[in-house]
Amino acid sequence: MSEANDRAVETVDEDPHEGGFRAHAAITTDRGGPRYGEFSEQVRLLMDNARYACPDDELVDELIESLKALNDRLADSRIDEWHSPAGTRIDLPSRGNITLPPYVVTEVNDNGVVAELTFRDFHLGGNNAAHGGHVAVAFDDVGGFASAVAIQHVSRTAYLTVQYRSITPLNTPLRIHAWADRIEGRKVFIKGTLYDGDRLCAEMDALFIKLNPGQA
Ligand SMILES: CCCCCCCCCCCCCC(=O)SCCNC(=O)CCNC(=O)[C@H](O)C(C)(C)COP(=O)(O)OP(=O)(O)OC[C@H]1O[C@@H](n2cnc3c(N)ncnc32)[C@H](O)[C@@H]1OP(=O)(O)O
Repeated sequence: MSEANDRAVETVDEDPHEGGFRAHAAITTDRGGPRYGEFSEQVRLLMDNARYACPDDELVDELIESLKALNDRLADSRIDEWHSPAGTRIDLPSRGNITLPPYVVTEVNDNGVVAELTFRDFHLGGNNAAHGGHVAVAFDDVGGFASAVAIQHVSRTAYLTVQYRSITPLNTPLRIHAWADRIEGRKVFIKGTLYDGDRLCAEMDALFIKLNPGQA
């Protein structure tokens, strides 16, 4: 870790943490500036290319130096999770969070949350198909979103099971849907589906628990 990375542990705390995902964390469309989406896309492209690259020794040396310089520049602008654009930019795919498979929400209503989601090269599991763990990540986030919509509050995943019904392709727009099947007290039972056209790729069955005030 560089000096800049060490400095990044400092946090901004004018917004005291009351537990959970900090329900009042500011969502934004301008943090990181108008080109933040392009920046995220370049990061994803970097991961895509890294996943498939077979660089020779000379190129590896060159890339390490370039990436070190880039990381030093980036680390200088690190901030705490509540104020970083990644995860709060609601105008960008997956709220600007580059660790999630990019998805764009197309419907939010009483039937839950529907989004168009595309697994990228860097989500490769094998033989041009998405890694099952990434499918679960997608369900967890869209499922958490559907839970938030259903109870208008933050919740955490207690369990999440995925039935992998058929291969999930990369670089193909898929339809992901998550909805609250039933709510019992703090328990929000979420179901979900992932389709490639008419073909069912995977199904989710999950339980989210509404967090109590102050609960982490
Ligand atoms: C426009 C912008 C929109 C933004 C949208 C943002 C979306 C973001 C989306 C991000 C999404 C990302 C989301 C993530 O990735 S969240 C990260 C992954 N999840 C975790 O780390 C959670 C870890 N676990 C815990 O913190 C606790 O165990 C929780 C909070 C889950 C419950 O501990 P708590 O002490 O609070 O509750 P309780 O133990 O009294 O249980 C309460 C009830 O629940 C029942 N129970 C509990 N566990 C299980 C189980 N495993 N199976 C079956 N039942 C279970 C239990 O029997 C009881 O039932 P009953 O006796 O009352 O009947």
